[in-house]
Amino acid sequence: MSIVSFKVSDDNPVTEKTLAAQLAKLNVSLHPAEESEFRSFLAAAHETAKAVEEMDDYTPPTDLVRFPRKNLQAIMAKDKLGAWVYKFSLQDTEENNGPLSGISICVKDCIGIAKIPQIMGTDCWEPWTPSTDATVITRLLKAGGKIIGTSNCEQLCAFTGSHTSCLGNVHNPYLLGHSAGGSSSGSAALVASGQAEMALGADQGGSIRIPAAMCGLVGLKPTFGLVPYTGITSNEYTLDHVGPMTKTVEDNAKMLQVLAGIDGFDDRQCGVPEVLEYEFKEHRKLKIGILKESFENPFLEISMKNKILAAIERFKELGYDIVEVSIPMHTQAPQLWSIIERVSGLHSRLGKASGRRLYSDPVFFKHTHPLGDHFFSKAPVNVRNSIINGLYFEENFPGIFAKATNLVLKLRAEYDNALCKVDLLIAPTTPFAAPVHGPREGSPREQVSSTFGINTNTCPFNISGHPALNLPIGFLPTKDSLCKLPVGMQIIGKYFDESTIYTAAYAWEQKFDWHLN
Ligand SMILES: NC(=O)c1ccccc1
Repeated sequence: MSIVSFKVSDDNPVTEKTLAAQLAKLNVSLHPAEESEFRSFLAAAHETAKAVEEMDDYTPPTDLVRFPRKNLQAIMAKDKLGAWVYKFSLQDTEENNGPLSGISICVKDCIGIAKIPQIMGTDCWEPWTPSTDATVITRLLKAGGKIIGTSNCEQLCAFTGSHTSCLGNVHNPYLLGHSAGGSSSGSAALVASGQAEMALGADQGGSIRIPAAMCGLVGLKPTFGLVPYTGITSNEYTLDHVGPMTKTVEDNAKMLQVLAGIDGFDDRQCGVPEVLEYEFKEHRKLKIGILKESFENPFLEISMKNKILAAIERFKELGYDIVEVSIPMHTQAPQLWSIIERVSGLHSRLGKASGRRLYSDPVFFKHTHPLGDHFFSKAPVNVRNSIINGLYFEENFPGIFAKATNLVLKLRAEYDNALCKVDLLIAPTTPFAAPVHGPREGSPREQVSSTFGINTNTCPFNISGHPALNLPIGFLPTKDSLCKLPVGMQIIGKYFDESTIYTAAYAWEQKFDWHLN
């Protein structure tokens, strides 16, 4: 047994009552004759925990000399889109002619930047301030990028609309009062409105691709693990992805080139190739598969369907082959995603996610847990519902998480098989263009109904892990037809084959100006 020492300090708080309290949680008991020694084991365990708490933490290296925070002025900014959190200017102090030299970048407000308070769209707890930079921040700075601020995001990164941040609604730059898409809502609005040249987003169910689609951006959810999640607040370990949001395909590839690769701190990166080069200008003739089931999605509006099918047709003008590919299991993927997002996501929300070899900040856990009614009463409808569902799944369906995870492996194999026959798959990103913001007041259903069905074609690739990119393809008129809003298509590739996605996206983008479509 792993008792390190039975020596306990004078202030050791473990009593018979402490032991009894642990047993009561499971509604179990010990034989009375065993209690005294179990109490002494628990007292020793307390000393072990205290010893670990007193050790210095081991964190990703954050270079505060080369990228100093001493004189960093971070100012809370309020613009008419509601897209900023803090504005500041952080860049390399050494001469830097890197690939992103001088490029302005905003960062979703769940991505750690040392000394910059992280709000993550929530007032469920006070803002928390990381002491380290996420790996992606260090990489952008080393590449010469100029980080100009953090961008507002949906509360706890958990919504596909853009009306749940405690800082206010994020408006679509093409039409105020309409959603920018979520949860990387501010990142999309800032790039689309020209206030930043590039953005980082994060995506657990569509949160890069959906706002990219609704704001007319190129947004990539990279292959699972390709870009380290180190230093970014996790929603759920196997759904977490971070990636670039840009105006053009070329910029997207440029940014990914800087972000990708193993950092040694994230167990999600197993299998990431050592050499990563994002090619996209070659003129290969590709074979494109229209993912049949994604176009039979009951939420998909007919105008969106026709718009995307017409955009795919245009690949023929590039000499590409187009075929239809059926993957029946695609329709079950959102159900599998829901189990994983709610069961494993619950443990993450409760601060109990464990069993992974990766960095997370104990200061954050101390700051935000345990979750109580002060949290629950302020959390938005979707977050409260997800917690209730997760508890219910776990209690009433033992093994459901294991089964969903097994089926995710099958799902991945089905997409992999299809991607042996075609180079790329194409699906709608969203089923309709940006809706009007939902209300913050009103019944729970009223608050969330504008987003029903939005992520049904994006979340499958969070569980499967395949890279998926939104490419803007044109506009659709709003319901009153007085305005038009951007729409996009989703291009899905083989694991770690972002290059082929970029090749097709770049060829399409260069041949057809989506702004005119
Ligand atoms: N963060 C996400 O991508 C997300 C999307 C939809 C629902 C919940 C989370």
